[in-house]
Amino acid sequence: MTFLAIDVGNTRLKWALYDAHRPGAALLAHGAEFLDHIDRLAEGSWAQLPVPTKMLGCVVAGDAVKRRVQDQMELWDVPAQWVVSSAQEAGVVNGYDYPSRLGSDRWVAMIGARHHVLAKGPARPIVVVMVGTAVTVECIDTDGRFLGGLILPGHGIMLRALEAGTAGLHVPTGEVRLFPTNTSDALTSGGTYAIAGAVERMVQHVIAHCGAEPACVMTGGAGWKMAPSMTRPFELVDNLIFDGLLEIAARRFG
Ligand SMILES: Nc1ncnc2c1ncn2[C@@H]1O[C@H](COP(=O)(O)OP(=O)(O)O)[C@@H](O)[C@H]1O
Ligand SMILES: CC(C)(COP(=O)(O)O)[C@@H](O)C(=O)NCCC(=O)O
Ligand SMILES: [K+]
Repeated sequence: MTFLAIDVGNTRLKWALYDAHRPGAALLAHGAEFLDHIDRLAEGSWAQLPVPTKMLGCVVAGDAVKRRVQDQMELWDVPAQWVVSSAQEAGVVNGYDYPSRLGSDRWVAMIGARHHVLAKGPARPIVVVMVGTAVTVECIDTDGRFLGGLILPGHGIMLRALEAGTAGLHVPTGEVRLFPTNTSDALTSGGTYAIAGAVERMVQHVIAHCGAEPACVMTGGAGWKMAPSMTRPFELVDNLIFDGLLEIAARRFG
């Protein structure tokens, strides 16, 4: 019984092969490809993999990209199954106005985060930050209800927007500084603290609304860059989406 988990974001496809479709399954292999390179997966890193018996994924990069991934999966017989955000799944209740419009990566990461926190102790509110192409900042209350979340541009998009909208901001990446004294550092620090500040606001909203300190978890390809600049301790978990996919798969596939 092998299980392939796939997370297709707007920048990269991340995949992981496990020996079973349940939480705590052993990781057999994993990888990540920029979307430009996914058409070589079947002849590249997937060619020598043990054949997956089940697959579950989430994709927010659009239907054309989804089809390209499914083309690569023709290497095996396994049907492609993609999570669609729903009103409730795996112990999390979706408070979005239109639950199915919530990005499935956000939904799956929240399910992963909820079980990650429950595995460590009693239920408590959670702030889930995902730093990818975009940045999302979600709140789950003590009962496992997703109350709502923020969407911000990620670092790269912020910088490209500033470059495109101004004449004088074409500079290399800088360092995060408390008091930036050159353009590169000013841009890098501005983006980093924009994200950290938004997250801090969400944490304050959660404390005011739920009356308890939230568990703060962070994930996503650029999470490690943000972690040192947060105003509060954040636990960096690099596979929250895979954890969520394992939770969902265990319930769906039995
Ligand atoms: N080694 C890396 N490879 C690719 N992207 C990286 C890497 N380290 C950091 N990043 C950053 O992470 C972001 C992509 O993260 P990822 O979680 O893959 O995004 P998405 O899920 O939106 O595709 C990019 O904006 C990039 O700047
Ligand atoms: C917010 C997102 C763009 C994040 O994408 P990512 O950074 O992971 O590539 C994605 O979750 C999405 O397209 N969501 C749909 C809209 C919503 O969640 O409200
Ligand atoms: K993502």
